[in-house]
Amino acid sequence: MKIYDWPTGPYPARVRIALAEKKIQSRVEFVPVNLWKGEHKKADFLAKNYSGTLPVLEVEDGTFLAECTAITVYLDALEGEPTLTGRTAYEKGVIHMMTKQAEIEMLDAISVYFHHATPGLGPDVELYQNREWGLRQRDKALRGMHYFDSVLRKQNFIAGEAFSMADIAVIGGFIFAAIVELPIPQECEALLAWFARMQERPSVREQLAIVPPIH
Ligand SMILES: N[C@@H](CCC(=O)N[C@@H](CS)C(=O)NCC(=O)O)C(=O)O
Repeated sequence: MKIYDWPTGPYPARVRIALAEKKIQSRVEFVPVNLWKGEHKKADFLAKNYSGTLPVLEVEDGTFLAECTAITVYLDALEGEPTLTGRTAYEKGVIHMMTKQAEIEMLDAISVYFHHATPGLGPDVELYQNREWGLRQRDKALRGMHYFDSVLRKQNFIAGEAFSMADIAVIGGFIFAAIVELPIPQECEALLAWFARMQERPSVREQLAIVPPIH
């Protein structure tokens, strides 16, 4: 398998953490696509993923899977423990819901802030920016952090009582927050304590070692 990615990107980090959890990194060849040079918007990459985003998984038969959630579901079905996407119908549903909420309420919101209210990937890539929209999304992400804090006051992991793809999605949010220098509010004590626990996992520690420090 090949994974087209940019090693320090917050979304590719989700797939890298999933691979490390499943201990199947050796089955993958990583192919860097330079975001800062806009390589992800060039025709040959768009033929792999219409959305022009990373990561993209190329499976053995040469077909492509985009979207972190879809890629993680695929990898999880291959082999190995732990199970990241749930075993029972209910677990699968909750993990999917919380992963989607992690994207909508935190990770994607920070991404919009980055692309619209900061220099983002630079003028050659950021062809349209709307600062007001970006700032609104930053505030949405801050509200999202409080939401996940309230979730973690009642349970140990984002989707219940076991580590899952949903935890990885919120970790992606922490990584993106560090890149845009958006501090996690100190009053989000349960969220910060959860993140400290997440860093005890080798998969997470390994990924955090290559991204900006998280405060
Ligand atoms: N919904 C996508 C989002 C992926 C995404 O936004 N990836 C970033 C890399 S960290 C990207 O490609 N950004 C480039 C851009 O939006 O121009 C997913 O879950 O895979």
